[in-house]
Amino acid sequence: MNLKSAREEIEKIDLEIISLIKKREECAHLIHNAKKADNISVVDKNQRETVLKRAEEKAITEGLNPIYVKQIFSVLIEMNEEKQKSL
Ligand SMILES: O=C(O)C(=O)C[C@]1(C(=O)O)C=C[C@@H](O)C=C1
Repeated sequence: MNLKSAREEIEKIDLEIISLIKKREECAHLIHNAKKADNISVVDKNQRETVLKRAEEKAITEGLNPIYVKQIFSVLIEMNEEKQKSL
């Protein structure tokens, strides 16, 4: 694979990642509604830890650097919390 087609492949993957981030953020609406009904706060430290631990374990299984993967997921969680707070 030459540089141009490798970059095209990366572009395709990047666009897929953005679609998945969008899909994840859309769950904020569902979670927000469920939490509102039960009067639960947006930030849930235990669930944060569960999500980060799951991401870390999967990263290790996949041979990825778990530190970077956890950083990515911290940002995704933050985005979701921001979204929920804005609803
Ligand atoms: O599971 C929840 O309660 C969510 O609100 C989702 C989510 C996440 O993005 O995974 C976001 C905020 C919470 O602090 C924990 C987890």
